Amino acid sequence: MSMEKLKAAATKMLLQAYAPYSHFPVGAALLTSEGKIYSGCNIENASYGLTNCAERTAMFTAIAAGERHFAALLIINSRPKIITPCGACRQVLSEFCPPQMPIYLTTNQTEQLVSTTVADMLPGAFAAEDLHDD
Ligand SMILES: O=c1ccn([C@H]2C[C@H](O)[C@@H](CO)O2)c(=O)[nH]1
Ligand SMILES: [Zn+2]
Repeated sequence: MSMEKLKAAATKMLLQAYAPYSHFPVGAALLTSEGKIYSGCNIENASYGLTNCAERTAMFTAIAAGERHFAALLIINSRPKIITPCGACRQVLSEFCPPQMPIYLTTNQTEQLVSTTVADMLPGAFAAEDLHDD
């Protein structure tokens, strides 16, 4: 099942996370429409605001590899409580993913898995068509 493969790929990323400031590792795994998986971790910076979240790392890695069509995203953290993507990531995801694309949220402390969608995460997203009058 692709969900389990996504979880395994995202879980590996918890070990790659660079989170010396927050001590809050996050992993993400992005499934393309053709079944490939791109994963990412959070990458913090001494200038805290420059931090790149795990889901944006996964997305930008996939885009840089030439991918444009996505089917699912899974985000995992290593604390007991499930987290949701920050506002910046919601906007980035809405640029590239279909509105109804599933986003799975989980942690490596529980079997609990929450399922949401790109549109549910950011209703009324600013989008490319908003740049034009017609
Ligand atoms: O969905 C999220 C939420 C937070 N973080 C990271 C950013 C920062 O490194 C740490 C604490 O905010 O968690 C992610 O990577 N993804
Ligand atoms: Zn984010």
